[in-house]
Amino acid sequence: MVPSQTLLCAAVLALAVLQALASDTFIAAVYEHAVILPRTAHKVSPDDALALMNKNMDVLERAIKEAAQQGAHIIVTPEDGIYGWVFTRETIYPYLEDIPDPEVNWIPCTDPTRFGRAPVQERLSCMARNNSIYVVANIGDKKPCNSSDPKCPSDGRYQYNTDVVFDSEGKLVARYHKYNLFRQETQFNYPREPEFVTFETPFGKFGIFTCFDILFREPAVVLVNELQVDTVLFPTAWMNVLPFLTAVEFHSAWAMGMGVNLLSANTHNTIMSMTGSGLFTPHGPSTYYYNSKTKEGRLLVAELSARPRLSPNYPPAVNWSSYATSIKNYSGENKTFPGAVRRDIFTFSELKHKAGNHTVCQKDLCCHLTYQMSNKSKDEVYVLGAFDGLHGSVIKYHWQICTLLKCKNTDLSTCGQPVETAQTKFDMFSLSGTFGTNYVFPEVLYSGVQLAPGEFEVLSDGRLQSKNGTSKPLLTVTLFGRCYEKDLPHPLRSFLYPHNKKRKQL
Ligand SMILES: CC(C)(CO)[C@@H](O)C(=O)NCCC(=O)NCCS
Repeated sequence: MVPSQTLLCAAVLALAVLQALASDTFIAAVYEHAVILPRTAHKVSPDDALALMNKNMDVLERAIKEAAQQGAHIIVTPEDGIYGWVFTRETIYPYLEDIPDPEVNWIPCTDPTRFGRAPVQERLSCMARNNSIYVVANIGDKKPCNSSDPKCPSDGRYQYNTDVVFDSEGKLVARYHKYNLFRQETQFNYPREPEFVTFETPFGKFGIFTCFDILFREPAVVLVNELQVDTVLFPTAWMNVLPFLTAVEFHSAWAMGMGVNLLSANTHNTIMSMTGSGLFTPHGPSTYYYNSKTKEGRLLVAELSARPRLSPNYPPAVNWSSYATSIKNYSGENKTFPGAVRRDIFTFSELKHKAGNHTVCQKDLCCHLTYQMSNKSKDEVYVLGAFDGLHGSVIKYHWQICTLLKCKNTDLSTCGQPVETAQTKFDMFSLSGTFGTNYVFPEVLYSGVQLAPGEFEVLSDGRLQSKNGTSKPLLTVTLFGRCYEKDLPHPLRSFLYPHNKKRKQL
């Protein structure tokens, strides 16, 4: 090589190195795992339990190696991804390990017996260490207790649904006990207090929570607003529910509404309607996966900003009710009618024309819509809907929702039922509402349960609007608001731990 060429090479290299340092990004991976379930509902031996967990970890190991080869710094695997979810307290026991507090500074891979038998933690730690990648997994923690603790369960132990994080040297750096258990998780105990688990890395500050946690204030909102994490790690076993709570739809909206990255790894089980994972950013999905047809898992890898909160003008200070409270209600020759979205009774108004302005109200919430359809088909009916009230049968939590959605068929009584396909594209939509909360999650879902990256925006006055029309037919456009301070106390939790009633207002 002649000297000038050498110089040029050096300059190009130096530039590349500088760029890598300055760009402040990292490579993240999530693996949607089709978990291999136990073959029996009976209690098995610890060896049989480990054999099943090893089968699942064989699959996870291939994904971890592949992610590391693609340069990933961190990989998230799903909730219940190592043993499934069909258990009682008794039958899950052989799958559990005592997981120590990370402050003990433990690398299970190099010191596997320091805290007793821990083959799962050892293997996860080695996968992280051998591939130089952070590994996030969900396993079960057991903590023995006795009658000196009046809350100790009669079988002498607490059992927790637990996320663990091993750093790229295999050290246990985070342990999180799921706070908002879902209905059938009777194999696990509620932790007494919510845990706010974070850790620092060269590529940002991380927080972690699990599945159903995402719908509540503690710990999810506290991690973002008070502890200021950049990226949330989110193992989940999410059962898709249209029109508002399909995994990729709600999880991408939460990342946008909260202004953080969300690394969401869902379990893949089409019989249970579990599919939909993604790398979600404040600006929309970087990459995502939804497939209700195959039985296969899927690895997703993408480069993300390490400090998304600091990127130019983001998160924008959105006042979610500013526009909606500044205008008059669009005049009402439009009839409204009640309709059920599962058990919630919405107020709907049909969009009878190809274009127009509509307002519907329920209690304190008025929703305004301006829209133009590309074509008005006789076979499809769209409505604007409003809901302001408590949702849920056991746990009651407050929703405020403005939604434009497609009805299942032309019979208005089907509005709010799940629909997966549509034919109508929109040239424009603009949706806003008089929300009484700052926690509003903007959702846009297209035909085939597809997201709309880059095709819509939220203005600082709270309008959710299309940029250049929709590239695919529309299922729903929704502003999903949560009024955490109006949630009722958790019935089970305040029964088990009565002091929690008092600490509701944090
Ligand atoms: C979407 C939602 C909330 C509607 O009620 C519900 O379908 C859902 O997936 N909830 C979270 C599930 C969960 O925590 N799974 C772990 C144990 S199986």
